[in-house]
Amino acid sequence: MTQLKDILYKVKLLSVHGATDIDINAIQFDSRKVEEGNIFIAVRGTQVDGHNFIDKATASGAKVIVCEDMPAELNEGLTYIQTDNSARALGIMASNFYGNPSSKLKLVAVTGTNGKTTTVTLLYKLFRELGYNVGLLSTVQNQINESVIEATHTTPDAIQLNQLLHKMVKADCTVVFMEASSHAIDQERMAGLDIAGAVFTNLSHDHLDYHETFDAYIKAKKKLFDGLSSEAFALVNVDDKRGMVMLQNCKADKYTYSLKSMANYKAKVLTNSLQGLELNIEGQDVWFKLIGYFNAYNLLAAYTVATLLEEESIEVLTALSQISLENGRFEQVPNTAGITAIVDYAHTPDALENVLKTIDNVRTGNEQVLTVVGCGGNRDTTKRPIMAEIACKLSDRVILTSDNPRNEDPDQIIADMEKGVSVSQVRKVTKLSDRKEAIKLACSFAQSGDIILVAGKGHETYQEIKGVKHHFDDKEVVNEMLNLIHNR
Ligand SMILES: CC(=O)N[C@H]1[C@@H](OP(=O)(O)OP(=O)(O)OC[C@H]2O[C@@H](n3ccc(=O)[nH]c3=O)[C@H](O)[C@@H]2O)O[C@H](CO)[C@@H](O)[C@@H]1O[C@H](C)C(=O)N[C@@H](C)C(=O)N[C@H](CCC(=O)O)C(=O)O
Ligand SMILES: Nc1ncnc2c1ncn2[C@@H]1O[C@H](COP(=O)(O)OP(=O)(O)OP(=O)(O)O)[C@@H](O)[C@H]1O
Ligand SMILES: N[C@H](CCC[C@H](N)C(=O)O)C(=O)O
Ligand SMILES: [Mg+2]
Repeated sequence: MTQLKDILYKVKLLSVHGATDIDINAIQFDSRKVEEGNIFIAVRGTQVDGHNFIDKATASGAKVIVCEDMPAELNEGLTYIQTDNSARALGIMASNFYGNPSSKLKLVAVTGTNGKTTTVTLLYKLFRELGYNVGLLSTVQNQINESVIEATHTTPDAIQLNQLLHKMVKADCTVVFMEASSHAIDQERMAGLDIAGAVFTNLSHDHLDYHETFDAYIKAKKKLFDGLSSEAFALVNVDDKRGMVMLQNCKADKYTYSLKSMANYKAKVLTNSLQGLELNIEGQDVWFKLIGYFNAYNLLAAYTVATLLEEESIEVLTALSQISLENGRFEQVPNTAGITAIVDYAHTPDALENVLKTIDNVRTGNEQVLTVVGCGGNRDTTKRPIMAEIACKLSDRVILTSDNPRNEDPDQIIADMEKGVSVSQVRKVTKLSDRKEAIKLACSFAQSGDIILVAGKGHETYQEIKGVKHHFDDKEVVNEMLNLIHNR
């Protein structure tokens, strides 16, 4: 039990009706989860307004209502708190309720369009290797040391987030690496957290369905840096033109990293092949198991964070060089057919271009590159033609297929993608909405030496169609189809 007045610490209070020296057993922002004695926080969402559910929450036993607009009639015996931003209040209250777990460990948040999962996972593995108890909050999964907790979002909601951080404190974790999605920052899921350091990887086209303008998307990312304290560090990739923007008005200690320009931390790519990356980092030549130019950025970011957390450079490089990530990011599916089959989570134009350019850099030119790609339904529609255009520009054959259609018609999504295919490229393209059939077709087109890229779903083990998640695993299907076709 915690007292309401303690939970309200640092929340901006516009007005208070009722007692605040009362015990609280839980915080809820979903009326459907409210039980006797809970606080209900009414948040304005993208679909509905939580204020519409205040009566329902009260009927389910809520003792305290936190809202932006006071209800016309107030119930006797209940406490009503009016605040200017309920979502922000939710973050701060969740943090207070769980004893401000983020202040009891070092929490490093990574934001940017691409590379968040890779960077935090590298950091998680690196710090495990260095002997620490470590927490991880990522798109693929959450982890408290070796125990895995399923992730439903890239960044959990404020309550789950603080609940997980609290568990991490109890497991003696001293460092936690988390992804900060632009949705989470915009929705204040991270309000009230004590962040030891924030990293900006890059910014490119994505999520314009949600943020509407690129400017709003940049501002969402920048908000993470604007909120850092003077004790924190801010680390940005200055090869991205928005890198320096993140540091404007930022109170934290500022650091930069780069592969191409002047920066506090620099690396140079010496070798980039399907066997790995050789980088020169601060005068040391080191081989890494990760593949692709873009991974040089993720490795450098992880190295720099570790250095800023005062780890020994040599130990960090030695441990990082041993790490491989089997998480659907440029992951090769082993086979005996002599085909290089790559599964990658590239689901944005920039990521797709990076992956295909990486393939372009390591290929000999005598083989075919076959790309299977789709775009998610109920997500940014403007990226669809761009992704098809990139796939065609950098592949010899392209099969346009479904990703997670969600509630959209898969053929309509493919038709949107097709608008990016120029007349001269049409001959390369096949449309096949059944993703399994599309992968099968790519495997049957492929000869020994060829390269297949299956993009968009990476680690996902489902395909979401009309609200139902059906089991689907790109790696599994590629493996099955290569065996079926080439081991006959
Ligand atoms: C678009 C979006 O981000 N939506 C998130 C948001 O929900 P919302 O604003 O749509 O909520 P809403 O349905 O309008 O409801 C408003 C309020 O009324 C409440 N309510 C609603 C109904 C009811 O009966 N009673 C009730 O109290 C709701 O609990 C909520 O508090 O807040 C919810 C709670 O935190 C999230 O679960 C939900 O994520 C949805 C499921 C989602 O798909 N989000 C994706 C887009 C997302 O967040 N992705 C990013 C990663 C993106 C990336 O970088 O790739 C992520 O961090 O995962
Ligand atoms: N530093 C990078 N720069 C550009 N592209 C990258 C970078 N790192 C990874 N990618 C590409 O982006 C894809 C997604 O990588 P990752 O999962 O690490 O990003 P993310 O930021 O976590 O994405 P999400 O928004 O889905 O959480 C990878 O499969 C790869 O194709
Ligand atoms: N976190 C991202 C993942 C997209 C992955 C892709 N497979 C899709 O379904 O569009 C999102 O929710 O937009
Ligand atoms: Mg991620």
